[in-house]
Amino acid sequence: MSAPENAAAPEPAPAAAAPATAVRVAGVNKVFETRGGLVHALEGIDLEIAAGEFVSLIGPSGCGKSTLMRLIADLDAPSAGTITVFGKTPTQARLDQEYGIAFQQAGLLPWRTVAANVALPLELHGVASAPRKAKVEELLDMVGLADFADRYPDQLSGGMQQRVAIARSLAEQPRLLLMDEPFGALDEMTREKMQSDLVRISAETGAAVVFVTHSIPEAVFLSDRVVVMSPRPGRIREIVPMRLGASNAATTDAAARAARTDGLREDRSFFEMVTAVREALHGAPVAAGARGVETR
Ligand SMILES: Nc1ncnc2c1ncn2[C@@H]1O[C@H](COP(=O)(O)OP(=O)(O)OP(=O)(O)O)[C@@H](O)[C@H]1O
Repeated sequence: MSAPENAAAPEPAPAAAAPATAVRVAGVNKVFETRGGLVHALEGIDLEIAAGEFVSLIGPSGCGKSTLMRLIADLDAPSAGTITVFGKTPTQARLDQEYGIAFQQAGLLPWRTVAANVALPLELHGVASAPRKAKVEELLDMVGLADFADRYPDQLSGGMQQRVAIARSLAEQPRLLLMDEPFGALDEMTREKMQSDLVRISAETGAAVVFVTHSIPEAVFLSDRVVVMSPRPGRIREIVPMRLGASNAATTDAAARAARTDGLREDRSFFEMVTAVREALHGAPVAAGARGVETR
């Protein structure tokens, strides 16, 4: 970070309070120009994701989930509207390493060991060897792969590879994780294990998560809120707050979310939430009072 140009005051400015909003999407449209004509991928998207909040995007294939994710990640630009990440433009947020990315393909480098893959972002940003090693150890411990540091990606199962990718996305302690179907290629048992791990990890790190999935139970288990999108042009159809567990209260803080255990998958509230999201997806009316479905 460079020093301010007229640095008259010797004292550094006090750190600004952490913004309460991780992602703000306002009036976003995205139109692709293709040889076949214009493709209206997203239209009128307004969405605010609080710091530390876990939000899933769900909707039919082609409704623009990945496009929205790519806009937040500064991999593409909106045709209209604005996006901020912790109050910054997506480009600035990317430069400041405000977010980590984990997509469906784990995207590990096959010639690097597990530890070296996790270390890569730290290496690229010039973190010295000793703190880098310590951080990699801590991350591998967090994802349960401490004993696999010296293995190579092709010696690991798909679930383990995904955990390496998650560890890598957390390397720079981002306040935001962008995850596009990270568990899409996993078998059901591994997937449920990874979901439980992610609930724990997101609570431990306090990171906000934007998570794209096709699985309603996965979205319900993980999220504070589920954003249900409609087919092209992709719009937000409903935002369903998750009310899970005995109290049936909306769980909006990470600590409450961390209390989610596998038993919850058998809970009545879980099935109610699955039904609420399913009805929102299919456009059927939901008994709003009973399920607390936010409608947009
Ligand atoms: N680079 C691009 N050029 C042209 N059209 C694109 C491009 N990227 C996405 N699209 C189109 O925009 C629409 C939204 O695509 P997107 O991949 O965001 O949907 P999705 O909801 O993530 O789909 P899926 O669930 O199948 O992954 C689709 O019609 C897609 O064909």
